[in-house]
Amino acid sequence: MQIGFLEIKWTDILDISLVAFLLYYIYKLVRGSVASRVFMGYLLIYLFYLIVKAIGLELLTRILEYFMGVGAIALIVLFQQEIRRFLLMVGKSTSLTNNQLFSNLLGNEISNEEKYPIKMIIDAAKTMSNEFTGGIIVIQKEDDLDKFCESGDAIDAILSKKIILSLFSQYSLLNDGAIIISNNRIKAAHCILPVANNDDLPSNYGFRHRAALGISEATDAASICISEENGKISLAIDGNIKTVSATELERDLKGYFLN
Ligand SMILES: Nc1ncnc2c1ncn2[C@@H]1O[C@H](COP(=O)(O)OP(=O)(O)OP(=O)(O)O)[C@@H](O)[C@H]1O
Repeated sequence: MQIGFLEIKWTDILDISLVAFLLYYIYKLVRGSVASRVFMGYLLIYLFYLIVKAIGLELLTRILEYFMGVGAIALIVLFQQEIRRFLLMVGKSTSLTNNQLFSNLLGNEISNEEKYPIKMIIDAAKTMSNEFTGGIIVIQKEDDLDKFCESGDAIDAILSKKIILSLFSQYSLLNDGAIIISNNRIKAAHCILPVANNDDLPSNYGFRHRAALGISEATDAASICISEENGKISLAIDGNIKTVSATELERDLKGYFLN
């Protein structure tokens, strides 16, 4: 295709579309975090570098080239969580074990409804919310959460609403921290989660909410946070946390685990 003096091949269109797609996903991953400002800063320096290079300021071009070379390594360190989430997202969409056909072939016949007893968890969260009982319920998806289970006390009990409520009751010795649910079992309680250091969170989000967000940033687990202060339920998935009603909680959890 010829537009004026420009000759455009189909590979150019593919190239531009893929870069736009990639930039969109990078934006989605870093949106709202401190990393987004770092990303914008780096992008601006890169644009400045292109201008300086086009004008022909050699010394400044060299300095900026050197700065960006070192900056690229610094970016990998700064963006390690975002890079991890991006790779996870790519891995998730191509994961053979997520495919029903392969799951059956591998003899893994447990259905998602059995693996993720969402209704029971929502019932427990609703009761906790009504009684202003604070807590974090982490639901494991694909990622290994052993490291976080080990920070607490091993339970390994069949999941039930009563056990969740007992663990978070004010008389329980394990009511501090999070419980971790995996494969229809409560794996551990009293667990310490990584705390998110996102600047843009609402002021009423304290450490409990930051811990719920932190685990969703570090892994693909979903975490439900029930506020002791106001009884509100928040849900953190893929590094985003929001306050939800019971209906929204059910819709989002089903969408994330059952579809
Ligand atoms: N890193 C962590 N991992 C797991 N749980 C944590 C962590 N940090 C704090 N918590 C839990 O959060 C509780 C403190 O909650 P805090 O009041 O600071 O948070 P909040 O988000 O304001 O919650 P709430 O709305 O319930 O008051 C602690 O008692 C503990 O149970």
